[in-house]
Amino acid sequence: MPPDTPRSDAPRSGAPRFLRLRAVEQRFPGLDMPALAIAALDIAAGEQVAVMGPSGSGKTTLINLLTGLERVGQGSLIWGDTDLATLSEGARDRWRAANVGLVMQDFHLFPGLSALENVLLPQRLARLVLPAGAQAEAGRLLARVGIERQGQAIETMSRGQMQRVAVARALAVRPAIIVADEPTASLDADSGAAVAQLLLELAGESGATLLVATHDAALVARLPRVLRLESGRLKD
Ligand SMILES: Nc1ncnc2c1ncn2[C@@H]1O[C@H](COP(=O)(O)OP(=O)(O)OP(=O)(O)O)[C@@H](O)[C@H]1O
Repeated sequence: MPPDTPRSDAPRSGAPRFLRLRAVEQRFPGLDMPALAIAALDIAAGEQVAVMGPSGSGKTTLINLLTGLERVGQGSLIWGDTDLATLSEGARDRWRAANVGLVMQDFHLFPGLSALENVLLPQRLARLVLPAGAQAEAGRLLARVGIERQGQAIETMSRGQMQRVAVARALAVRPAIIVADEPTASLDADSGAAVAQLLLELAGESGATLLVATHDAALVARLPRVLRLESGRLKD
């Protein structure tokens, strides 16, 4: 087979199979200690990992580095063959758009748009023309997360429905990495359990690597690996 022939088992989006983080240190002005200091962390493709820790322990800082939202201050953070520490902000944005599905505590949906348009919005912003099949795929994903009225304005939906739309949006580009920051924190117990179930199922079905920062004990109990942060350091 010629070296550049696509293989059926090739990862999607050109794609990270593996996270390798070495000697990462993140400092902020006014803090004596680094907000994050991780000597080594490896995550295999397809792993499902919880990130826990008390307030101020560095969870958001870690997520911001892992998703390229912030530049790595010191050390290396390599997804597949991409070292985020070496990329410009624009290159990190492009890498994130192609590789990461994000689910945030407060949804980050756009009022005035329908559920379907919210799922399609990142792709509309990334390209002038939607890729063929994007609309059908968005509709399929919304049905999969249990959203039937796909033309409904997002601001009229319940919080549980909004988070399910956000999960569908995160999955729409078939990301190799799904990162969720407190995805169940602003939901009631039943909606939270439904969103947790969908995240785990959909990540499992697509083979994506899933990282979830959460205080939700029920969600943590369902994730095979748990990272515990304390004062910016990983505990064994
Ligand atoms: N931009 C910043 N400038 C200065 N200090 C910061 C900045 N961002 C984070 N910090 C500090 O870094 C430490 C880690 O913060 P981080 O937000 O990562 O914690 P966290 O575990 O996500 O907390 P929480 O659960 O409360 O969201 C805290 O001491 C915080 O005050």
